Amino acid sequence: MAQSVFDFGMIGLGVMGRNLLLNMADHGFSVIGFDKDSTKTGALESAATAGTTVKGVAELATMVQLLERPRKLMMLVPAGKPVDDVIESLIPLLDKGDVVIDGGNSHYTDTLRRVKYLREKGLHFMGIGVSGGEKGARTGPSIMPGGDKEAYEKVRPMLEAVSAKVNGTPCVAYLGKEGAGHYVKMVHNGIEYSIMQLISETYALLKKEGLSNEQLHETFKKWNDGDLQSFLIEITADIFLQKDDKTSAHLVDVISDKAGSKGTGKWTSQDAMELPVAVPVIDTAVAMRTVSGYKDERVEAAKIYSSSESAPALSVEQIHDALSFGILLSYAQGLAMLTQASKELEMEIPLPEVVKVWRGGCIIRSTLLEVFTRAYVANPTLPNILLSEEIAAIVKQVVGNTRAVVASAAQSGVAAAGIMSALSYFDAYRTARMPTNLVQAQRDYFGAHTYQRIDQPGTFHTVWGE
Ligand SMILES: NC(=O)C1=CN([C@@H]2O[C@H](COP(=O)(O)OP(=O)(O)OC[C@H]3O[C@@H](n4cnc5c(N)ncnc54)[C@H](OP(=O)(O)O)[C@@H]3O)[C@@H](O)[C@H]2O)C=CC1
Ligand SMILES: O=C(CO)[C@H](O)[C@H](O)COP(=O)(O)O
Repeated sequence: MAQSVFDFGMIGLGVMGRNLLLNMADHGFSVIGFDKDSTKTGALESAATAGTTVKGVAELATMVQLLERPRKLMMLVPAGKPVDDVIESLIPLLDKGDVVIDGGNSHYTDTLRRVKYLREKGLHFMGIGVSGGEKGARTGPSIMPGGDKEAYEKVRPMLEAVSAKVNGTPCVAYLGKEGAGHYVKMVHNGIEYSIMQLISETYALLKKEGLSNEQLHETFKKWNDGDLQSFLIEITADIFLQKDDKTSAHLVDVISDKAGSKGTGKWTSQDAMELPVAVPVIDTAVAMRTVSGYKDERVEAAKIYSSSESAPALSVEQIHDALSFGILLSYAQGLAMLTQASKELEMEIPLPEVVKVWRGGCIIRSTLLEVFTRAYVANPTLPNILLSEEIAAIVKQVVGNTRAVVASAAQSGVAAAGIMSALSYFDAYRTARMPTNLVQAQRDYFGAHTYQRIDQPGTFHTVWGE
């Protein structure tokens, strides 16, 4: 249907842009999309739900002309140079007061730069994290907006309409200043990497106990009906049943073990080091994807170090508990990072809102988010969710079996670096006096770096060994 003005414009009609735009149309907004690939603009209208107002155009200027003022438009193009290219092509076409949104996985420092650049030109720029993949974008993603509050109010009705809902509450909320939206999305992805790594370790441990793909499906399905209920556990259960249409084998068994990545997990680790804040389970997940790429070396090393170490058998329940523990620690580290970053980078990220927004639509949605929501409602400045009584009660229930799993994995030579890292972090975090007094002594010994004492204030240096 032809119409003179459209409510919202989308640049980039790939997996996310196309689906989010069609979702907007399904909610009664008139939408228009542009992509540099004309086959995608052509396909947009035919993919729309009957009766909705959707238009695809082959020229960016045409799209901009057809938008209601102040214009509201989003780009969902690959992060990096494509975002800058789109911004440069938009600037001469826009008017002061228009709202430009980057909904992709951009690095938050790029977003900070762009906010400043476009503010100088009288344009509102927002970095918004969107999670949920293809299906989530089409039916209800989790949306993490940050930056210009005035601009947020202009697009808020639209974002609330298209987002996932949990008990009627939209999974979108203003999450802080400047680059906060992309920061929260980056940490979301760090947690996503971490949970995926832990699930893959669990898969290795269950396989070692002899579970078939059908039994793995049943196990994850059962877990998803219990306290581990979450999107990633749910899709993992499905994956074990999927057959390969080329060989009729289980598809998971014919997929290469080299895992790819687009960088957001690495950014989380890098930024955590900068702050600094400790997120070792996320670091481990990033490192394990890198190790997965050493295929040829691993094949060689497997020949050199092949062994048949044995360890006591593990029960499915023990492995379940180790996964629960690891997942809790992944959220604990990611949320502690957001808490710290919010202060250090002055982003004013509301943690209670973050966990509410993550309850639905996103890749890391899980029933645990309800528990975290209660923890932050009780104490919005909680530095680490491990200090919440309700969470401590869960941790105490599963840590014993986690120790058994770590011991068995170490004895039998199954790589379970994520679970091991979670346990070591936990043991350090719950240690009132760590052995790092020795590190201080060593630093002072070789570098005169000084140290503090436990019995009196001040800074000290010793001429060691004399
Ligand atoms: N896929 C996912 O599950 C998720 C992705 N994201 C993020 O969303 C963003 C988009 O991802 P996704 O939709 O998967 O990517 P796709 O590659 O599927 O789509 C991107 C689209 O943008 C087009 N494009 C690139 N440059 C321009 C330009 N200058 N002008 C107009 N169109 C352009 C591309 O065209 P062409 O192909 O011709 O280059 C392509 O059609 C990324 O930042 C991604 O990290 C976020 C959450 C989930
Ligand atoms: O943002 C996402 C989900 O939340 C994307 O799917 C993301 O690109 C996945 O990251 P990677 O490709 O590095 O595994």
